[in-house]
Amino acid sequence: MRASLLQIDVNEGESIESRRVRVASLVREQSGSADLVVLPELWTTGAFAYEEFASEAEPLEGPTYEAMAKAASDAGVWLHAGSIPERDPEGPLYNTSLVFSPAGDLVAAYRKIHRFGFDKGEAVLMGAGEELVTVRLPETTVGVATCYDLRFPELFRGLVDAGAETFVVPAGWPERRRAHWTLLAQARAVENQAFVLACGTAGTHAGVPQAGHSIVVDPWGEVLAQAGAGEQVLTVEFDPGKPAVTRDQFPALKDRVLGVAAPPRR
Ligand SMILES: O=C(O)CCC(=O)C(=O)O
Repeated sequence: MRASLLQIDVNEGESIESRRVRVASLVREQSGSADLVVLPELWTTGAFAYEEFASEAEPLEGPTYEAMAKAASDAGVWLHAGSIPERDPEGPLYNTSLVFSPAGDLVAAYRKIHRFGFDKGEAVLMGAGEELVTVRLPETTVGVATCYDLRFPELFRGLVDAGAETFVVPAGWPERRRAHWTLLAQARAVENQAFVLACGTAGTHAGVPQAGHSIVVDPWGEVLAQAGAGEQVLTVEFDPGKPAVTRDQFPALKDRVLGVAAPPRR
């Protein structure tokens, strides 16, 4: 199976409409060289462009949905189109990832569960998702997570319990914590014996330099490929049967002990 991670440069020098057209064309260019294409988190506005979230939020089936559904079907690829600031007509904004089939049908939407920013930014401007999401592709079951979710191992264990063998993680991770990005991607892969395909943004937006360094890690924790800092298409071939083989040969997941009582808090 081949995947292309499109590490998009997000900066204020390019309008959202131009970026949408450019990204759709980059997706089309992957036709024939990738089965699965992955985009970053909030690549229209940028993950730290808090002031843009409300004005640029879209309904689920808005302009980014339309452009990405068409790009997926034109290219004939599975497309994890990263995330959009979604405006729910009856609720708050959400940081929502969209996954399309090669026919251009929406097969999953995931609202980010862990919002970043503590008491500001996304954490106060957006609502929290409440549901884990997996998608069955012909060769693997994908579990989806977004950026800050990478710090919460219980979310990934929940996805494993739901059958995930490959995690796809769009992000807008800042350069300042790049070491955590690589370390956490490897940790989530090793502890769950799963592939991690984590796609970040490049460039600087809202004054926050982005880490880039999108990464693909195999179920043994080996880094199969890693991008540099700038805009880049990272294409990697991987064996979707490897999680099952790894789980069979080194069956640590079977040794989980659930429900251990905690001692009283001191
Ligand atoms: O956890 C981090 O260090 C970065 C998270 C983040 O930037 C995000 O979720 O948008």
